Amino acid sequence: MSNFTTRLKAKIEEKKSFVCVGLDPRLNRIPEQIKEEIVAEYGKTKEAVGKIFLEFNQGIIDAVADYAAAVKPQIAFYEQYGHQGIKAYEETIEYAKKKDLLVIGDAKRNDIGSTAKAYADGHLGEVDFWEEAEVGYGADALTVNGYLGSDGIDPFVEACNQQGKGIFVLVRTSNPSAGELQDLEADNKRIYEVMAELVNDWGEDIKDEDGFSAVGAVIGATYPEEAEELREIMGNAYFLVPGYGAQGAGAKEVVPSFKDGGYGAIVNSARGIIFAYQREPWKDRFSADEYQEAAQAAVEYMREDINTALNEAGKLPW
Ligand SMILES: O=C(O)c1cc(=O)[nH]c(=O)n1[C@@H]1O[C@H](COP(=O)(O)O)[C@@H](O)[C@H]1O
Repeated sequence: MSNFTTRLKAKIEEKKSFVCVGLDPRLNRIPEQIKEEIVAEYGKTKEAVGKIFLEFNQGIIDAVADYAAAVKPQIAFYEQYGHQGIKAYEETIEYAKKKDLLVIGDAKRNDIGSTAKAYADGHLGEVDFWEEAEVGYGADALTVNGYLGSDGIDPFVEACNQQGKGIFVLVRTSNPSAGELQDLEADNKRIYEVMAELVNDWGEDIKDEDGFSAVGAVIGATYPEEAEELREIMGNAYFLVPGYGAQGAGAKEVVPSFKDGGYGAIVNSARGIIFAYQREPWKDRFSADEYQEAAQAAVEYMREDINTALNEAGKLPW
């Protein structure tokens, strides 16, 4: 199987899009017409929630597939509903792959090495199945927490190597409190800079033909100055950049995460796209029945917004 970054770049080129759509369903924001039909059949049960999530996600995937390179389901929204939610997570990944999208599983996993291996096998690789091995969730890439150090990361890097997968290590997160720990200094370096250097080390032996490593970094769009500095430190890492849209960042803020020749970053937005029908400026144009059209308008806008900003910065690769 080809490298994850080779596939990601090809997908970005094919769709002319650096957009990743976050599939983070919330029951109280899903259009009533989807819920009513399913509740009529399954009642107000967790089974119904799983089916509602899947149907909503399929609608979103159909609407955005031509305009996005990847989707990123965040597992927290699913696992809170137990196995019925997890089933929806699994089936969402399957459907997105069928629709030719790359899937970044957002689970921010890690643990001691031996346990991390179970996470890596389950999310990216193959799980022990008597004499056989069976593919787990089957995501193309996974978000991981690097806080446990190298032995916790090794199993994920192994999965990248053997299965052509990718990981995105949390380096500079998008949230308001990110700096509480990440800005602390050790040996005259900030913690996020130390993490960036570890990302380089972990990805050293797993690069594609353009030098991009399968070990990428999560860099919040809400911290463009840090992104610029981190782009310098991690010349070979792909950045997963959340924070566009609902968290307040715009296209200008994501530009520093890209390399000069373009590429090197993929930008995520969840609420701004999947719930566009409830948000400015789309909510006056689209009803709840038209949530797919609203998502499509929002993703098309985001794609153009980022491409325009990259073009102005001389970083659009086509
Ligand atoms: O790893 C992530 O994806 C992530 C890291 C980070 O620093 N900030 C961040 O917002 N995320 C995720 O990105 C998504 C952002 O969603 P919206 O704010 O709705 O666009 C959520 O799934 C978050 O869990």
